[in-house]
Amino acid sequence: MIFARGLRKSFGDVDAVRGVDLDVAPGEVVGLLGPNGAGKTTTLRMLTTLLRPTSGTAVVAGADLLAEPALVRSRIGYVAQSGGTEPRCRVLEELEFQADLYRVPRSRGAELCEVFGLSGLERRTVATLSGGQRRKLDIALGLVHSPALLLLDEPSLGLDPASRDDLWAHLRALPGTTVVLTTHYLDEADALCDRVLVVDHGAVVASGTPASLKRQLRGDVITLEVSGGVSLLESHPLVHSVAVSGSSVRLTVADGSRALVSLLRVLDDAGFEVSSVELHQPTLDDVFRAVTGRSLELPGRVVVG
Ligand SMILES: Nc1ncnc2c1ncn2[C@@H]1O[C@H](COP(=O)(O)OP(=O)(O)OP(=O)(O)O)[C@@H](O)[C@H]1O
Repeated sequence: MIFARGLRKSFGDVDAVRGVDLDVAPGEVVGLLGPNGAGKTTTLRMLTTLLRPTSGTAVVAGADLLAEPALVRSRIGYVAQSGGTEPRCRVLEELEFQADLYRVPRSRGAELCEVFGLSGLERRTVATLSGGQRRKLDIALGLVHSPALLLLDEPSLGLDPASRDDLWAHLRALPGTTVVLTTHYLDEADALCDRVLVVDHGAVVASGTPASLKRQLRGDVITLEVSGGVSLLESHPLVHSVAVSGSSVRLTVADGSRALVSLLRVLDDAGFEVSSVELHQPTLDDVFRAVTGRSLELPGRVVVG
């Protein structure tokens, strides 16, 4: 569905995207995961023809991005971060207007209201919808012409947890739609994506299924609140890496429970006080830390080791 090679985009001296390769198979849900400014939106806007790449090539939904931009646009749906709804318009009117634009039957509007749980809200103006309802309308608008490929920029940005869960359930239920989405939410990538490309500073720094990315880390993660002893932890044979933030120390270790017992003993023997302990399986944030040295959840942490 997407075959992109060496996509680059520079804005003056800002290299927003530095040579991204992307392959997406029909039916896949692929996520571009990265912090603000990583180049996710720019990548998506290039794939939608809204931005011309500085260099690189791509075939999107069977059409050449540079030679056949109109054909690409007719075959994709794009939902921008800010959406594209008119606050004074009514829900069903918006959908029917979009149907007219794409010359599909107006009944598609009511059908999509049903699919996205917007039934009963057809006569409401967009301005009166909740954030979650508006986002579902944004996405329904992107699907009016039944595109082969749906590109979503930060689908659940700013939504409360219940609205996000509801939106995710609707996205997961879309049958057979190929989706490329951007997100800086780890749980969103984990919940929705078959495959994740971790993007940082305009480049893909890791990719794979959420499970395989987490498996690559080998072992477990231990978080300790401790009064000191970081150098002891760094030199411990079962410890792969150590990240320190104030009194909180996060370790990736070979064998969680064995390492934990041994580490607590080492710290105790040296007189350091441990006030809290947490042992867990690696998350996508741990993957992000391992490849970039920073956290997506708590930017600014430093990783040592
Ligand atoms: N039109 C533009 N002119 C100049 N610089 C731009 C422009 N658009 C994006 N950039 C820069 O390119 C880089 C990548 O931005 P982009 O919006 O693609 O990141 P992102 O990963 O989508 O982040 P966010 O989640 O905050 O949107 C940033 O440094 C941004 O400031």
